[in-house]
Amino acid sequence: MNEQADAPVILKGKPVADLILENCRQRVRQIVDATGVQPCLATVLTGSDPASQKYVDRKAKLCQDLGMKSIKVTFPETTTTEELVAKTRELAEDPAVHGILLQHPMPGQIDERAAFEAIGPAKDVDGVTFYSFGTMTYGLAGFDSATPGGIMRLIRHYKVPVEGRHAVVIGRSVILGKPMAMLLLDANATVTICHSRTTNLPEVVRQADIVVAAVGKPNFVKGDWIKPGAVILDAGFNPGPKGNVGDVDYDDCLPRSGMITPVPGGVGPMTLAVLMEQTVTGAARQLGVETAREPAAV
Ligand SMILES: Nc1nc2c(c(=O)[nH]1)N[C@@H](CN(C=O)c1ccc(C(=O)N[C@@H](CCC(=O)O)C(=O)O)cc1)CN2
Repeated sequence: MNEQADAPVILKGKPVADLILENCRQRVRQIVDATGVQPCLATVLTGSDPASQKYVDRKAKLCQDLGMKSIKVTFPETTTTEELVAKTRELAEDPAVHGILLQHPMPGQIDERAAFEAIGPAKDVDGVTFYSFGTMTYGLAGFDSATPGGIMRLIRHYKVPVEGRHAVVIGRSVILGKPMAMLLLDANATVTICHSRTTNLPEVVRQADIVVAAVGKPNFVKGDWIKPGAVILDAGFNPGPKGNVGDVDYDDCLPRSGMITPVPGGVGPMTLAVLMEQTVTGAARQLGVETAREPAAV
């Protein structure tokens, strides 16, 4: 008898993100045809972190590719919370702007919560406000936190079984771990959230059918923490000596996994696709245009 386990399924994000983005392109065309207005995303970068600069540039490029507009606001490292909040409110009141993204992380002196709340619910296409956390938690229409929302879309696309499964989320940040746990809970998983004070982390992770790594530490999750056949979703993206790596030690975990996201090419492209999709949705709502989300990418 052949006792060999099936080869792990690699959960590639790029093809799923491309489906979502193609649908965005069509919806942008519908909005422009109906109103003459291009959906517009405003990005706000505070400080000079090279990775963050790269991400906001990539968002502007994606807007351009999809026929959308973008506005890029940059603030120096020394910016105060008051200055950032004032500019964010101005963008929130500007009818030509349909979505606002404040690039994270922000310099230490900034009260990130005050800055995020200045976006307001209508333009919170990155899903970072209290309001969006509420809609996510209650499974109501709203904007998902972009990366967790992207992970849920991957899960649906690849038909990863979630209901009744034990999901362990490693990390409790406001833009990753906490919203991820809420979305999995809403999908009827049994959810455990682990963090820096969890004393028996490998032991808890070994009980997981689904592992989400959102801890911000390169190659942190090891193969012997993984229950054979578990689904591993890596939300990490860390610069390393040989290029960027995730929070999961991919080579170590791959042989034990049933399904696994690569880094790069897994969760990252999904984050951007969901951000763009939610910007289009925000524009459609604000401009009173009905546009349909294609079921193809789920
Ligand atoms: N306000 C926010 N800030 C940050 C978020 C966020 O969702 N909202 N997430 C990350 C950074 N980020 C988007 O802002 C992001 C990071 C990486 C990628 C991505 O597509 N990565 C690619 C590889 C890219 C490369 O090689 O350079 C991949 O994984 O395939 C997208 C978005 C922190 N801040």
